[in-house]
Amino acid sequence: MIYTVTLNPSVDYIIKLDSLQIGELNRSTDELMFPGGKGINVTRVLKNLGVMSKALGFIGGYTGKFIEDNLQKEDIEIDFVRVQENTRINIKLKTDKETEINARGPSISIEDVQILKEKVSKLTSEDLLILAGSIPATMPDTIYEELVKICNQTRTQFVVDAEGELLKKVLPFQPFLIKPNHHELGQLFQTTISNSNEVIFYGKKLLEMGAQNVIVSLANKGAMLITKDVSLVANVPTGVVKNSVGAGDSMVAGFIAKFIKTSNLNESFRYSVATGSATAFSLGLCTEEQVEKLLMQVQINEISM
Ligand SMILES: Nc1ncnc2c1ncn2[C@@H]1O[C@H](COP(=O)(O)OP(=O)(O)OP(=O)(O)O)[C@@H](O)[C@H]1O
Ligand SMILES: O=P(O)(O)OC[C@@]1(O)O[C@H](CO)[C@@H](O)[C@@H]1O
Repeated sequence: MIYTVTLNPSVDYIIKLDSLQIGELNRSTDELMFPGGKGINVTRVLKNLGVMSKALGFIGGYTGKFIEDNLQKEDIEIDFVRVQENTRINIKLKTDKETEINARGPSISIEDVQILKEKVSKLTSEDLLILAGSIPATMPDTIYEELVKICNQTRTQFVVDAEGELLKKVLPFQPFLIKPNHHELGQLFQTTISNSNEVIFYGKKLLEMGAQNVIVSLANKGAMLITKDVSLVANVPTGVVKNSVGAGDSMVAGFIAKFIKTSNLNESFRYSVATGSATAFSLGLCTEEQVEKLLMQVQINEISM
């Protein structure tokens, strides 16, 4: 079974505006609300691609209820730990640009963390755990490390999509896949990534640090996959971007959905890019049909170095 962990889920409140005047009263032209948080997005896209997963993490209050209700309506299995405070609301402003305000998230008690750890400790080598997103501000940045230590003990493979120290700390435990975007990759090494040679150079450093496979997403410039055997680059299909929130999470879901069926890294990477772009070209998250339509446009090339 695939499990996703979202330690800091969100209600994503998408607000469309003709323009944003800072310091003025702005009136929206449209609003939408989605259950969000990176792990939850991965679960929802997996479901759209015909792969069941169970969503774990912390949720609370009426915002948490909104997420639970929506996931249940989509027939998604959930096993969240209920916390006292409300799940956060993240604001996504759509003008000619995308501006995001992500909230800090609720307080999580030591008891809540313990309950989650017990759930994770029941996984086995037959399972895959996907840890994705930020953690609530009150949590220690060792939490992912603590969870993947449990995975190592139970021989559960895991995937991590997180930033900075959260990501760095899990590398010695050999994640099957990590997916930084190029900004996050640069931040990890206090540098700015400006070309594919640099992506490969720093991607290989992440392999040396313990990752088994590294996808670096490059937004409208595509993505790269770096493994110990090969470095691949993918273009993006053409289309109109409607909402790129969740595009990175969709890549993770697309990769895993294909890999569990084929064990083929190349094909899984191609599918991953098509899935990311299909979400970028949708208002919410993509459907399988949208992914299949874009797949032919994604070309994979090997880079020899
Ligand atoms: N403008 C775009 N045109 C086509 N595809 C896009 C565009 N932006 C994103 N994508 C697709 O989505 C993938 C992930 O994008 P990006 O690098 O922005 O990830 P991210 O920063 O993790 O995203 P997010 O945090 O918003 O989920 C890209 O590799 C690409 O496949
Ligand atoms: O604050 P985090 O956890 O880094 O990111 C949270 C978030 O921006 O990521 C998802 C898109 O990837 C959204 O659903 C959600 O609002």
